[in-house]
Amino acid sequence: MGLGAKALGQAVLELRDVRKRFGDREALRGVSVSIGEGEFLGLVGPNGAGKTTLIRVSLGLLRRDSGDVRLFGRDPFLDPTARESVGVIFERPSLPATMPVIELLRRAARIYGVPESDVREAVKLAGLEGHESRPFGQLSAGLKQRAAIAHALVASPKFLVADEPTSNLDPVERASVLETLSRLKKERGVTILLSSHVLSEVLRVVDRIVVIKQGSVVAQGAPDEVIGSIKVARVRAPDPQALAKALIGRGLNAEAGVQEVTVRLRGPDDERALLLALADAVSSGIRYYGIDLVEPGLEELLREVS
Ligand SMILES: Nc1ncnc2c1ncn2[C@@H]1O[C@H](COP(=O)(O)OP(=O)(O)OP(=O)(O)O)[C@@H](O)[C@H]1O
Repeated sequence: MGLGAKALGQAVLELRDVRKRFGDREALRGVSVSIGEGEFLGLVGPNGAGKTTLIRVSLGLLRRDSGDVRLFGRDPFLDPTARESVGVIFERPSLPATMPVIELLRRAARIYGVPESDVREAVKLAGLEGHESRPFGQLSAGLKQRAAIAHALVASPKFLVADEPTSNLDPVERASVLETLSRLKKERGVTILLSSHVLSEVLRVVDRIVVIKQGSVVAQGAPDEVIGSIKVARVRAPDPQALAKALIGRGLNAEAGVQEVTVRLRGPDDERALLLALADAVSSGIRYYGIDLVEPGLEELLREVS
């Protein structure tokens, strides 16, 4: 066992055939993933897919059953110094609630022996200006997450691991946290691993995406490669059940929602078939308001790749 140094290349993190079991539950079933220097990788999967387990094993916080893990070329479980250049952001950041953010950051700066100018830089990069003097506990969930990012940044990490950092946030806050991560990659060249169960938000910011389901990688590649061939149409209709039935009757893969019918299009033939089926539906009295072509969600992607 063991990875030769030659095989590692410039990977910041490399997992090969990693397995992890909790009792009779296999959380990771032979996962191989690598992240190159400066890369922004999205790890996407539904709840319970194994994202957190993969992250904990990658950081050496959890012992794998088999397979190889190298973080900056070292086994993080045997050699915790491999984590020295890694910043970690969790779903619910926990920092002392009563301490003003700026004091938290200064305290971290003293620990890491970095100058005050780095604290100001971290505040700026995390978009925290104007909120620095507020106690951490009084910040909104989104600002708390950005304070956690600033806190991690004070140590100048080369690799930032963010485990579902947006899952607790509203859409505006989600966008601002993702924007912050994106800026870190572009302006600082930080390598980033972002896990999420929301495919659409990850697609917008990452270079590459790894899709995980029940402990196995089911797809990986650039966002376009992974979702390129999957098209989804949402047809808004007053009676989605009736419309879905008519479309299914024409061989389409349609599913009724509350206000719309979701149709998975498997190619240009399906697109033509949808338009013809809608025309037929209208002539038999089933109405629709409009069609939107949308990005596939995680569910649609998983149906396609598993
Ligand atoms: N300490 C543990 N003991 C027992 N089972 C565990 C433990 N940690 C995780 N599991 C199980 O392993 C599987 C993967 O869990 P994991 O937390 O890695 O998934 P996840 O993709 O991060 O999910 P979520 O989005 O819900 O956090 C799940 O079935 C979970 O119940």
